Amino acid sequence: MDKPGIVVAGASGRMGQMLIRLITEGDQARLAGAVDRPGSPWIGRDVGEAMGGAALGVTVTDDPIEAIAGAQALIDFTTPAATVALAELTAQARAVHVIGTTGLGEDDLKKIAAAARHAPIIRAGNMSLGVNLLIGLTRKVAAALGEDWDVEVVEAHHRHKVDAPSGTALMLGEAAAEGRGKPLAELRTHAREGITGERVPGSIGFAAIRGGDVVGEHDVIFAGQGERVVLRHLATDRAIFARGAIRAALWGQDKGPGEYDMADVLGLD
Ligand SMILES: NC(=O)C1=CN([C@@H]2O[C@H](COP(=O)(O)OP(=O)(O)OC[C@H]3O[C@@H](n4cnc5c(N)ncnc54)[C@H](O)[C@@H]3O)[C@@H](O)[C@H]2O)C=CC1
Ligand SMILES: O=C(O)C1=N[C@H](C(=O)O)C[C@H](O)C1
Repeated sequence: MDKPGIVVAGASGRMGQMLIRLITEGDQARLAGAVDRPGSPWIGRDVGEAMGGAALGVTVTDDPIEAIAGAQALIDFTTPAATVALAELTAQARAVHVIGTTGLGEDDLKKIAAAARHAPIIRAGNMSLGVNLLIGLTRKVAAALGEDWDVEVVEAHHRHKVDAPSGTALMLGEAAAEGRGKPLAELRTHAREGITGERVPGSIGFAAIRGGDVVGEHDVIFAGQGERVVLRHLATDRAIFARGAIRAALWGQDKGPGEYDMADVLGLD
């Protein structure tokens, strides 16, 4: 049987280039297309040459419909607006849509849920094995330690990141809130400044650092009286996210319509 064909959306981006490299170097899938935003200088060029290497025989297009026709999956690390539009197209094509894009709002998530009625969508704010293990640990530690242990999620990323808190920080915060048996919306507190008053008991705080080329660092701090427990994940190579996304695209091949996450792909929980 032919290898599944994967289209990469956001081909010129940090994650897009990593995905193209890993798909073409590996033997589990074939690169079926490369999509970028209208106006990108990469449109019309061979994607391998645009990346500074040998030709790969795939021309970058700004027409996702053309790219998805004849492919089995689309991996998407782009922007919220692009992701919502792509979800409608993959649903029409009945192709697996792997979404790594973060910063999605409530309306975006509703549109993605509607698209998932027609085809499988696998979405995670972090596709790495390590972070997805840490999510389960965070849920357990939050449940085991009482509300007198304050929870703070601290994340650091490169200077180009446009959304905060990171998708990973939100997933970790949600896991801590689940451990406490409450929705995150009730508990979350964002960056503090000025006379904030004392910490609200039971709340979950978020803080974001941006600078340099940091790939992604996350700490979940449980601060008690006289002691702290810190759960930490350090990403040093974007390949961890790309490998997870490719694994998700392959896993989704025999799945029916619906919304899935990396815990489903990795068999965690
Ligand atoms: N879930 C995960 O494991 C990870 C998620 N991310 C998320 O992925 C997203 C992208 O991250 P980066 O690659 O660092 O950003 P980037 O800015 O380097 O790449 C984004 C790409 O999307 C393209 N794009 C924009 N609009 C488009 C459209 N309409 N159609 C097709 N392509 C379009 C841009 O031209 C660019 O090539 C961010 O939301 C980031 O937070 C990043 C790393 C891991
Ligand atoms: O923008 C990034 O780079 C990353 N984004 C994801 C997030 O928002 O958590 C995952 C990873 O931390 C890198």
